[in-house]
Amino acid sequence: MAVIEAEGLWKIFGGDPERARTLAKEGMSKAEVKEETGSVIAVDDANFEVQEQEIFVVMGLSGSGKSTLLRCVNRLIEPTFGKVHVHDDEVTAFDEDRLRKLRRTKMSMVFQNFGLFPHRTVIGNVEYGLEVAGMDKEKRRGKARQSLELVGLDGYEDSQTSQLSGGMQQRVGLARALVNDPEILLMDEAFSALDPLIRADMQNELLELQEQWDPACTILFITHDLDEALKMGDRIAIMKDGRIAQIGTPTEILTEPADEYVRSFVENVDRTKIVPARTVMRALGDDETVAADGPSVSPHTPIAELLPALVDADGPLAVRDSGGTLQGVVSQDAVMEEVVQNADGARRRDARAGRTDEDPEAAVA
Ligand SMILES: Nc1ncnc2c1ncn2[C@@H]1O[C@H](COP(=O)(O)OP(=O)(O)OP(=O)(O)O)[C@@H](O)[C@H]1O
Repeated sequence: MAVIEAEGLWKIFGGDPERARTLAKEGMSKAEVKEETGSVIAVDDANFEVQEQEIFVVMGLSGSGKSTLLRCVNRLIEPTFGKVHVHDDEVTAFDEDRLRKLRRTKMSMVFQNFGLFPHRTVIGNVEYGLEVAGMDKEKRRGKARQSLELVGLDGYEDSQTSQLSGGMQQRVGLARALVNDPEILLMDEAFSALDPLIRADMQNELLELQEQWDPACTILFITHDLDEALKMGDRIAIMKDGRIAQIGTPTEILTEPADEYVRSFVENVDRTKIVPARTVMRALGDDETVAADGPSVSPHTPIAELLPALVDADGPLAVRDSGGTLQGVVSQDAVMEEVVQNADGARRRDARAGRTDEDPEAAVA
């Protein structure tokens, strides 16, 4: 069942929204509509569903409408047209009270620039929402400590947030978002400001957290970075000029781009470095076994990194989550198929660019 559903969602800033929508529906571009009406179409008829416990990524270039779309879901920005449902509730019909309750209890948000109070300690930041909601001190401190532990910040309760590194500040932001056990996490470029190594750590930790949470959060994750989208997303929506160009799994986006725009985005991706083990994983067969102490990989390990482990594993390779539970196995065949498909893709790209293996000119060029 869908946790979030957006139906015919539009956000049009300024000018004459009714007319802007009509013109956009008639096929006018965003720039032409702005010229004609003075309206900026930030979100253009978005329709999507986010399933329970899914990480749904919205990816697009700067200005494509990602942040506006995310903020229309919790109505930090008021949609101009359309509906948002969370389960059976129509959020777009909520009054202020219900909206506040939704944001406090069900839906948390993590921002790119952390949004922390500099004069509060780490724990003071994390417990803030609970304090405002009137929870007594002992209880909220307990919950804040648990949340800090979850993001690996136990021991930092009394530090000043301004003294922490960017990565640690973002952990505080995440702990604050998780403190009230939200069902839904909205993450707006949450890792984009971090150094690449810290960023990769945070991505891995979020994926692990998502595995271990019980019940896991449903996550709407915004990024402008394709690699991050492919790594994090169960499904990805690609946005261009306010419109969703395609929604699909990472594999679908890579192998069946819906149009030239998506194709141009994914063209140069080395999919073996991005597509994770879980996409080629299968269930263990009735007549197969894997040793409990044998080699194993995480469901998030990119396919290219499976090859050495597969050589060691004398048969199918175990895929275990961070708690050690067997999720499935990958076999050499499945991995080789991916590698071959990737090589085929590269060959097609080269052919389009006028280079082929058979072309002697190209060989010496
Ligand atoms: N308050 C506003 N008034 C007018 N136009 C706006 C406003 N907020 C956003 N826009 C416009 O709406 C479009 C979408 O902006 P949005 O910030 O959602 O894009 P984005 O994909 O999140 O980009 P970025 O990653 O740069 O934030 C852009 O054309 C932007 O200029």
